[in-house]
Amino acid sequence: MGEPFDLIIQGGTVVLPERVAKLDIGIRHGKIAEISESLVGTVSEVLDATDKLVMAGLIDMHVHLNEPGFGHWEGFETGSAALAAGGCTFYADMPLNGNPATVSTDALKLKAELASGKSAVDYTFWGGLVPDNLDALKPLAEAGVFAFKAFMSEPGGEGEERLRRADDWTLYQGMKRIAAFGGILALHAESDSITARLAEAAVAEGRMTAADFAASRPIVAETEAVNRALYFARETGCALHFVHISSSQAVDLIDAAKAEGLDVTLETCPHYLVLTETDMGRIGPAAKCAPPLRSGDAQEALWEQLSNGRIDMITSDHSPCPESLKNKTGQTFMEAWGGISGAQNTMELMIGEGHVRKGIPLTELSAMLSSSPATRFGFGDMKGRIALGFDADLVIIDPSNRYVLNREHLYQKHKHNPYLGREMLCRVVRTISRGVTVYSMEEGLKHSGAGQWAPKTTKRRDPL
Ligand SMILES: NC(=O)NC(NC(N)=O)C(=O)[O-]
Ligand SMILES: [Zn+2]
Ligand SMILES: [Zn+2]
Repeated sequence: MGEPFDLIIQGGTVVLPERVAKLDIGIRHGKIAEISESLVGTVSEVLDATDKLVMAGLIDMHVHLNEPGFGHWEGFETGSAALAAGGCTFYADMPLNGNPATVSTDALKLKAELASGKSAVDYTFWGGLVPDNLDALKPLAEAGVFAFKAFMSEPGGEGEERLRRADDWTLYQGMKRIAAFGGILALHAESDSITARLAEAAVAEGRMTAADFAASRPIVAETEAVNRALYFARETGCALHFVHISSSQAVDLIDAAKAEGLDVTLETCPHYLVLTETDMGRIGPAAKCAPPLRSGDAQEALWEQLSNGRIDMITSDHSPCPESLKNKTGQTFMEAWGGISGAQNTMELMIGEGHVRKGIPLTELSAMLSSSPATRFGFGDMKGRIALGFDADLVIIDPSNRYVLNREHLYQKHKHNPYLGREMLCRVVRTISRGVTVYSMEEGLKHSGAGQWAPKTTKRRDPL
């Protein structure tokens, strides 16, 4: 008889990287110790997962938890609680909208101190590329930032030390520097020139509705910015990652660049796949984000790209704010804060709409939700898949539990969200972080604060 297990998850439908099968998973010291059709052995706890899906926990590489400075918008404790309740076991915090933004090692240190002991699950930090911090990039990478992010359009936000837009010079020089130490630069790719001029004209003419907002950030603003960034990547050899891609046209450009041999990846978000421009008008500012939600046809084209394997990963882009910034009396759609507070909904939306409704294989969805982001960003030896020796970071989903989302379900600080009132087609019933249950549907959040800043385990050039 071998060493006892701490936990056996029994009889679940387990989503492995290559196949889905009814299996038992044995967990020991926070790691996946055995996977087999029928596990026997001494064990402290057995969890019955019959008729449930057992998947690698969501790896959400795009969330804004806003500390330091804007903890009243969202913080590590509440933000990570929402993530955990949605099946996420590892996340990457963006360099904005905290104040200071994560653009220096001092700011990183401050952020890390604030996160320590507060997060329900493991995490890591993005650094920012801004006009005046070229010399800080390498020190940031050495201090543990796993990759960098720059905005090609105005990020908005408040505070003197908020993140600033990167002009072309900064992008070009930043990519040279980042390429030199083998880093990755992520881009919010929308043309500032196009979006700023269109927004200015709309405001001047009093065109302030959701449809006007969408028209002020057209797909061409995205494709132009993607093209320009790819051009600099060719010149500099810098690896790129495009965040929240909203259009099939942008996916095509990035796909062509991959075929050409550029080291580039992209993500999209559930909101571009399950909500449209029309929903944005119906729901109001809770559904406002940049790039904006698109037409039904554009959305279908994005699903098509996803089915064809052209979407590398899915992220929430949880970009929270107090409700007052969404629905202040007299405030127009155009003036409301842009950002969707979807931290908790990624897994249920993608499994529900992608698998239950559209029949996309669970192995493919799991790659986009977990293994690809882990691999791309250097965590792929430890996280993101159900395999021997990996962290026991797991989510258990009940595919027959449909429910209507309401405010009481949400763990985030401010309970607004474009999915309230929507029927979810499956439900996260348990989230396990390094072998310990951090959330269960019956008991809610447990063991808050045990999440750790996880180090990279591989170099970034691992192929997806
Ligand atoms: N300042 C932000 O948080 N912006 C975010 N907001 C969105 N996507 O609407 C983002 O990621 O660009
Ligand atoms: Zn963005
Ligand atoms: Zn974002």
